[in-house]
Amino acid sequence: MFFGRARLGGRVRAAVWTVCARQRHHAGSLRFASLLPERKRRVLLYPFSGLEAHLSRQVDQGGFRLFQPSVEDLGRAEELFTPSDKHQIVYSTSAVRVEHLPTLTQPEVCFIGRSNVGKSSLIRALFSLAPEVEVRVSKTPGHTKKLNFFKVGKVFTLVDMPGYGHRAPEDFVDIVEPYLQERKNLKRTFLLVDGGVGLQKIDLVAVEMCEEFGIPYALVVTKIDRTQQSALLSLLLKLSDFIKEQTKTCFPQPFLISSVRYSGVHLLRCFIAHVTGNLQLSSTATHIKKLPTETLPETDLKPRAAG
Ligand SMILES: Nc1nc2c(ncn2[C@@H]2O[C@H](COP(=O)(O)OP(=O)(O)OP(=O)(O)O)[C@@H](O)[C@H]2O)c(=O)[nH]1
Ligand SMILES: [Mg+2]
Repeated sequence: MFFGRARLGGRVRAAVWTVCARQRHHAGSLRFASLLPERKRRVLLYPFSGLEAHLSRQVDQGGFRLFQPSVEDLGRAEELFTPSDKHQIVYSTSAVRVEHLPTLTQPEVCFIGRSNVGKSSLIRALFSLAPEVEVRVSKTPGHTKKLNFFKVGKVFTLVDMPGYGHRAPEDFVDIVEPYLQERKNLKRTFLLVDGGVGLQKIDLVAVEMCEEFGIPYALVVTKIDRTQQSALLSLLLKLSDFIKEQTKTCFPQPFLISSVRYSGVHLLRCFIAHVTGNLQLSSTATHIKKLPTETLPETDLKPRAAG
């Protein structure tokens, strides 16, 4: 049916691959977003805006817009996620034991969560502008077995982690706990929660661990393309209350993500660029009130003009 794949000449095949790679590249870019109608674009870039109309006015919505950079800021962050000869985005190394952890000085962020929650898919979506970087994802839980380090030029590193829970690697605790507790250049941990099921008991163990270590972390709700808006809204409200009442070092605003549709991916790129000290925001709505100052990069502390 596919005009006999075996009969495609090498050149034709190469052209097809290039077009496919470009399309993937395109779908996660701001340029692609700019082609969408206004409302769709807004929801893609700022997923909370798709939910806010359903929220009662009595609910304080400020907490969901703490980090709401301008489109220009999103563009500046996108540049960091766009490879060039001088700014290469590459898989760097993997580690299964503490002694294999690479010594890197550039700021780092990592992604933790239950197996199958979508950690690798999220990293792949963040890197959609660098389609040659291979990040493996799978339907089978427990696919990622090592800590995988991806370098973004000389500016920061993203670390994909094995999942906890079902089919977690045996030595998970031996490497993940010391990594989170001792990694000096770790600027933020993203704890992913499946939008369809919300916080599970095992996620609470992970939250407790982050709190005990006093590390700055943020919750990311994944697979929002599969979750009904009403369910998503109620999860968001629950998470917001949970963060307020039960955490100290969690960023107050949960991020909403669909890695297949790229919703929220631009925003997360911008947050990563910001927390790793690579982007001074020109916009106004970023205040990080509740984290203890010692856990924050300097850029988070600078007061910004209201507007
Ligand atoms: N619909 C939808 N599916 C997703 C999304 N993110 C991930 N998935 C699917 O969820 C499954 C697991 O994704 P992975 O990214 O491999 O999950 P992981 O957290 O890295 O899993 P482990 O490496 O096993 O811990 C795959 O089938 C993905 O296609 C999303 O945003 N939307
Ligand atoms: Mg994985």
